[in-house]
Amino acid sequence: MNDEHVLPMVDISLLESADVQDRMAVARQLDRACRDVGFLYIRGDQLNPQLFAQLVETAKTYFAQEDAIKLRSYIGYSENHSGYVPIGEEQFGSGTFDLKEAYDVNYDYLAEDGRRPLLGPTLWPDMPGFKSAVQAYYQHVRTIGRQIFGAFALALNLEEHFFDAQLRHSPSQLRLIHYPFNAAAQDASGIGAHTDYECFTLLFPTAPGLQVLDKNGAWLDVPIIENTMIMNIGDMMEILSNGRYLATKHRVKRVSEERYSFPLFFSCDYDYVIRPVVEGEKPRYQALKGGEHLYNQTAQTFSYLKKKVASGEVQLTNAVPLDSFGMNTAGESA
Ligand SMILES: O=C(O)CCC(=O)C(=O)O
Ligand SMILES: [Fe+2]
Repeated sequence: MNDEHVLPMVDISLLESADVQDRMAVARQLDRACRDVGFLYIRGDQLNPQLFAQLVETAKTYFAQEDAIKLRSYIGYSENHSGYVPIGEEQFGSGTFDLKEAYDVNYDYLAEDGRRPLLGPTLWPDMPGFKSAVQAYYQHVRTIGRQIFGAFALALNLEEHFFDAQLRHSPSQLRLIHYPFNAAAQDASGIGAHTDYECFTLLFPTAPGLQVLDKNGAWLDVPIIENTMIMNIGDMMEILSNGRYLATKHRVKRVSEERYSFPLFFSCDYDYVIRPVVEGEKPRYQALKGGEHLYNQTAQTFSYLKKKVASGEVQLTNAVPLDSFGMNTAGESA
């Protein structure tokens, strides 16, 4: 742990080294950070700041458009849960909603065979430059995500390419999120406390606002550090690692300035069954099908999907409550 920052900082540059000892050294640091906190900063020579800047400009231009234009690409019209998410669409628990709007992009799967509820052609908005900027960022960060999967394999004493066969068309989602600033808003949360559902998340925010629940149940502000990403463990890596790494709860409180953030949630292939993969340990988690878990959790929060479930158009199998993973710590409502 690096004492200069509130979260550990791991430099992943050497994941591109040809020497496995170098890659192993990064894997050890990653392992340590994920066991201690489950949230960390990532930096590395691989990160291309130009693609990050281009994504911010694209998001600003997109969200500045009128609602009627944005709603033409409403997520409820898509085949694979992609598109524009207006304020109020996502609802947690007792009817509360987050003060944010988003554009969700999924793996743009064009083949006819093998489509799943979260795997199909992405719904793109009719805005010049949007698709190319977003795809360039997606491919870039996806490449970094694959390197990190390799490091997790090493950290868990698996063959380095263990996850490769499960990452062919994974429905890893990129969200472009806009948190508008409203000085008059009382205490509207930007995004309520939750764990992410996938293996891990790489987040790029433009302003502070993110808070992480620490082991004592206190909310920790996560400052922005230039040219770094924030990484966290999700439900599926908690299972794969048999609880060695825990999905850490986080939230965004009412923002004090306009904010954009871009999480890319790394999942494995839709049909891959997620179960503890660590050798020689008694499994502490039940297996679940990755894509099914993602869809089930999504269908419990998006109002267009909730309506489909209520009308019987969509049936969920093996759904678990939203708060099934991560630490159960007192003081969460603080
Ligand atoms: O905007 C952020 O900083 C966090 C977003 C987040 O946690 C999420 O979308 O799951
Ligand atoms: Fe999250």
